[in-house]
Amino acid sequence: MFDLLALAYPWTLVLHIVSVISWMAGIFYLPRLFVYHAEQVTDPKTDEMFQTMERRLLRGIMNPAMIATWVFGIMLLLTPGIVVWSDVWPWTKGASVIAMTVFHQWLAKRRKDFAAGQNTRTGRTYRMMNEVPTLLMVVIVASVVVKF
Ligand code: HEM
Repeated sequence: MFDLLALAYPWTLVLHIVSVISWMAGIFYLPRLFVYHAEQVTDPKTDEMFQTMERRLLRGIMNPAMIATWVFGIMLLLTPGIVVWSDVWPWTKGASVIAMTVFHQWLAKRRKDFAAGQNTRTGRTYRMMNEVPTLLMVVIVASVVVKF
């Protein structure tokens, strides 16, 4: 199996990066939608439109992209010679990727709040939370590229 993973390595990396791009697109856009949703005047039609956009973004793009990122990422981890566990970067990357996944779950819970008409957070909170994935992405990309 490890021989097969070594053969497939460049394509696994391609699929990993494509999945990452799709996941990150959603993870940056959904909190922006929450900002506008939280600040909208109470018009039921607009509320319904935001709910549809948020549900489709999360279920149609972000959830499958996150799963694909994990699957191809784990395949890369299992590829011989790719990860040296005594280096620091696999651990900084791993911790940041787990934090990114927790952030994704937090967004999914907030989407449910909006769907139930029970959002309690302000647009400002969502604007601030939008910085979390940016910081995590910087640490992740630095980890895999610099390989400290
Ligand atoms: C979800 C769990 C993830 C796992 C298990 C994982 C694991 C890996 C592994 C083992 C590599 C191979 C490194 C190499 O080829 O030397 C890699 C490459 C890469 N990962 Fe991930 N990754 C994950 C998520 C992410 C996320 C969330 C991002 C970006 C925000 C990301 C960005 C990248 C990039 C840009 C590369 C290519 C680095 C290069 O080839 O120079 N990964 N990943």
